[in-house]
Amino acid sequence: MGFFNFFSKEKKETLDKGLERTKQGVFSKLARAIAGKSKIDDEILDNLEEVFITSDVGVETTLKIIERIEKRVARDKYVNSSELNSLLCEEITDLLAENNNESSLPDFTVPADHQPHVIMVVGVNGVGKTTTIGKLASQFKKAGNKVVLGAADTFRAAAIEQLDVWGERAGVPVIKQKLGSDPASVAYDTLQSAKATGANVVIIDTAGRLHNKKGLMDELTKIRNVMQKVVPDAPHEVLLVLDGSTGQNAFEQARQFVAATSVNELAITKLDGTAKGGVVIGISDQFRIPVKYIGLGEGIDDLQVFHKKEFVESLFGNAG
Ligand SMILES: Nc1nc2c(ncn2[C@@H]2O[C@H](COP(=O)(O)OP(=O)(O)OP(=O)(O)O)[C@@H](O)[C@H]2O)c(=O)[nH]1
Repeated sequence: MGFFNFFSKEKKETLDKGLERTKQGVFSKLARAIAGKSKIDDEILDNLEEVFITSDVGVETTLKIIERIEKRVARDKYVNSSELNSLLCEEITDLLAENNNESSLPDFTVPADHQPHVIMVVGVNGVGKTTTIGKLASQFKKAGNKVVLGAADTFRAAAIEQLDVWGERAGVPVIKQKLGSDPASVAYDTLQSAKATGANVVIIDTAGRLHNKKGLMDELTKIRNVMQKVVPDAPHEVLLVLDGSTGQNAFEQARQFVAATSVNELAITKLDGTAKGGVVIGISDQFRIPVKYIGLGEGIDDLQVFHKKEFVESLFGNAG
């Protein structure tokens, strides 16, 4: 955790509450798998493997975790369950650290030389994209930034309306055009508006149609190219939003978007309503893309910057 990213008691409570179902539903299996065991043997390793695979961590990542444990602890060595729990905590945190270098900037701040800092948000409909943009807008604003949103999902009227509602809620302007207009043109207008008004954070919503990969790729490429006419190094972040409650489906969506555009960070939403929170570990590891945000509820403050250590500790009941 960066020096400035003090993890407050409130944030910890939101995290613990949001991850409760994952913890109860699935990670409690872990407690059962290791309860009463006193050494690392084949049986316990098989049990652990099953627990992680059924927790939506994914097969490949599960095997990596098991391998790490095997390397750390000599076979048949005496280990009590709390030691094993701490070991898992450490190894999973280390695994996440391979892809999640946390920023040294305080949460919801952006580099001062990005004028403005541009975040392009991608993801299929229904995953919580608009909600995530609204939450981001609110928290960036609260952190002292001047924010503007761009409604470049011009394909559906509801998308523009919803973004408007969230813009109002967050108290930030939304740049939009009429339904069916060119998304790249909306993105261009949004960046121009940010420059004219001195906004330093721009968040662009995009359409999430996956039925046609080439169409999606072309649209996102066009938006990028047009934005670069206003801000040459835009977008600074391409944030893919995934619905954590869809488990393995989220892996598939990530695969498709990564093939269509250069995604450089992930937001995993709806972790509060699901026992499938293990996807955060698996997706981060499989795609080697950092998880930047996690969604823990429908409220405007229920989005957190992902801090790996706190996340793992919350899942394993502070055993680290
Ligand atoms: N429980 C919970 N619900 C969430 C979270 N994020 C989003 N939602 C809900 O998920 C639903 C879909 O969210 P939207 O933001 O409308 O999804 P979208 O991807 O923008 O979808 P479209 O607007 O249809 O493109 C809404 O009912 C949100 O309240 C979360 O972290 N937790």
